Amino acid sequence: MSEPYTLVLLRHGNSDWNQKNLFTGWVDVRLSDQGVEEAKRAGELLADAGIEADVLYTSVLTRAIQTANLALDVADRAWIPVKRSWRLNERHYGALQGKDKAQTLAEYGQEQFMTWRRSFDVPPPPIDPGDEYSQAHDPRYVGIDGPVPDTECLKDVIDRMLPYWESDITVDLAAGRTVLVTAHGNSLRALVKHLDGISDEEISELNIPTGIPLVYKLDADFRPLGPGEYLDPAAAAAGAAAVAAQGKK
Ligand SMILES: O=C(O)[C@@H](CO)OP(=O)(O)O
Repeated sequence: MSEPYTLVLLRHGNSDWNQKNLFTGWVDVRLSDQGVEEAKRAGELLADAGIEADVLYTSVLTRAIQTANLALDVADRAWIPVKRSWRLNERHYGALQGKDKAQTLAEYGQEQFMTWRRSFDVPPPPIDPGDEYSQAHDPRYVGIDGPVPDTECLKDVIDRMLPYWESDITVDLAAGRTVLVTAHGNSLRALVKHLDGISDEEISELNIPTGIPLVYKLDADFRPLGPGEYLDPAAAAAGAAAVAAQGKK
């Protein structure tokens, strides 16, 4: 099959720490009950749209893996090949991992809070390797090609995610496979920034809702033929607004 190629991006469903309003990053939390339902609904949306994923890419974080498994099971595609990479992980949130978003906002103020959350190139302070929420000693990262991050800004995420997009994901697309990428709010913001050519400033305004497939049609150069389309646009708009408002409640 030739182009247009089909790429589906899916942010994991609501997690236990999304529900508790905690900065998560690389901490390996699971889906909440709500997130499980969102993941199943994502599978229904894919099936209803007649989108049949041929290959799955996920991060190495459980909430993305659970989401993909639940969605593909509902869509009767649980059997497709899977490739996982730390390069699709959420942005490492440094010393903010495990911190309450509302408390952080109250303590540091709106400007600093939003700089840490949404600036393009200012990372939060690094996490101490001995911190209970550090990944310095997590066995899943032994042998990765590079140091385990102790913090990341969005620019850092792009720098580690894009080489994988180019070396692996686009190869499956070029072979005519419909690719499902199940990942995270900020790793998907990084990919959408690249696909849509969003500026470093404007990307701060973009939020990705949990659990709603976002479908792109791409040309032979892997450029979008039009805007990405959420399979449930009304729920996507509400979900993105809820992400934007995090910390304010
Ligand atoms: O905590 C996180 O890891 C992310 C995603 O849940 O949060 P934010 O939207 O604040 O970048």
